[in-house]
Amino acid sequence: MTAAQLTLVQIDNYGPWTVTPEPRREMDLQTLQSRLFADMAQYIGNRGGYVFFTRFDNMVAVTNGLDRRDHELLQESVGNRFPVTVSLGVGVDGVPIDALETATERVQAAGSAQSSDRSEALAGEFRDPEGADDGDVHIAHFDVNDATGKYTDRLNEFDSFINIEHGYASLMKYMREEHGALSFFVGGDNVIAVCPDLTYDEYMGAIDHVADDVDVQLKVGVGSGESPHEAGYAAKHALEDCRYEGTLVEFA
Ligand SMILES: Nc1nc2c(ncn2[C@@H]2O[C@H](COP(=O)(O)OP(=O)(O)OP(=O)(O)O)[C@@H](O)[C@H]2O)c(=O)[nH]1
Repeated sequence: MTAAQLTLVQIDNYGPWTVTPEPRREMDLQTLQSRLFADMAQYIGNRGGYVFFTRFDNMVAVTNGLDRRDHELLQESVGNRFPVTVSLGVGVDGVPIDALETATERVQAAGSAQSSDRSEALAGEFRDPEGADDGDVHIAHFDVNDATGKYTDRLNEFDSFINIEHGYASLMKYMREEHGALSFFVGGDNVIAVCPDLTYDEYMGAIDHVADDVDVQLKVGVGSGESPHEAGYAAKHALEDCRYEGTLVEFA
């Protein structure tokens, strides 16, 4: 049985903190948020996981391979080095959105995002690597065809950004609604999705939908592995196969 372990990372009581005792300089907040994300990426990435910045005050991580102790240490390390703390909720399911839903409910049950009573909550179940749910996690790496030729070398950065964001918005919604998959923009023209076990036709369906919906042409490499890193790395190789073969969907 394949299962993704999803962790919701939520900064504790961040809204009030950003305006106490008065509104803080925006670029200081941006610096804090991007440094916190960078540290998450390093900590979780070094253990084979993936993390996505989503809204920065909330981040979503794929943490297959990280146990409760790893999560506790992450909280301790953030609390020691940043002026904010983080709460973590963890859920496990073959359908990523269901794992995230469970993870989220656990954080919400510990208190509001804007409650000074909630600090460093850690709630959840962890995948048992020896147990029945020790299957692979599936990662799909989507990329816009010839983004450089169509956008980057022709349009100003803002109009390029609008085109890429349209493709992202259309894809993320389709993958979430049709398959319970979670797709995240990761920079450039790239979107990484954590997915259930999907077929070639289902990936082709997503690509066709985005092309029809917003006229953005995608291709995708799909990988599976014990850890998000292994799955995602295989997906990158599959994407290279798309480039080499001129195809739109390749499995590693
Ligand atoms: N996060 C991330 N960004 C990447 C990756 N590969 C490329 N990019 C970004 O995507 C941008 C466009 O690169 P490509 O996708 O290779 O270029 P392209 O013009 O779309 O060409 P083709 O994909 O070959 O059609 C680069 O400037 C990078 O910002 C990757 O593996 N991860």
